[in-house]
Amino acid sequence: MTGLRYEVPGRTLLDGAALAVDSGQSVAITGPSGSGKSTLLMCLLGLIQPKSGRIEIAGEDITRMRPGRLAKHRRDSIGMVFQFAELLPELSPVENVALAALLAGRKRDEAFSRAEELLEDLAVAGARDTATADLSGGERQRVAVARALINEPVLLLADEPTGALDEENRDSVATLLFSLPKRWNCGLLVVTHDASIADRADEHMVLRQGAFHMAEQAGSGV
Ligand SMILES: Nc1ncnc2c1ncn2[C@@H]1O[C@H](COP(=O)(O)OP(=O)(O)OP(=O)(O)O)[C@@H](O)[C@H]1O
Repeated sequence: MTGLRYEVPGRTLLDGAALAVDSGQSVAITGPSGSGKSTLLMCLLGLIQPKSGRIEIAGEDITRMRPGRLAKHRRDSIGMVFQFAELLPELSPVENVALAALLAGRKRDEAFSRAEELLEDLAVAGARDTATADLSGGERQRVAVARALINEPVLLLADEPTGALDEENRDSVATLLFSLPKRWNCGLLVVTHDASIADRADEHMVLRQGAFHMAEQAGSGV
């Protein structure tokens, strides 16, 4: 993204912000509460439109796209992991993951077999016959990661992905997340309040006064 500008009444939240996330690379963003991190994610998802600037995802500027094309581009190019997984609790993990592929237009057999493979790879037990609601918090985040990966996105976005987890699960989910860019040749952008998680990224940037600054040391971003 370059020259990103976003205003709310009385305040400029993004003031010419620029950032690149290459394939195979992870970038973490921290910043004070209210600095605009969620707003930035919403711009990247195309849910709100910046006043000016470019957001190039998979080589295309999404700020100029029509809604239908944008929705398809988002499904094909972006995977998203939320703080609370946001899965359908009564479905099995396989069904949750396959659903994302079905919505992207894949055939049923392919969607389900791919979902099963991914969940096995991410060590989620009982993927076929357990309700997702019955999984632990860490397992649910692994399912959310599988769902984000199933359409082979070029960009993975994660919003406080470890914020709802205990220490042990926090560490294992962070290890999983930061292994993804190299394994899947995608970019990973993580928004977090946790500087120890952010410091594990290839680059740790702090959003302050509408622009990105390199974090100087552990803890400097919070
Ligand atoms: N549409 C809007 N109208 C008015 N104010 C808004 C609007 N959208 C966002 N804001 C304000 O902009 C600021 C930035 O919000 P945002 O949620 O992006 O911050 P954040 O960095 O994600 O904060 P936190 O770390 O607390 O989650 C907040 O003060 C919010 O109230």
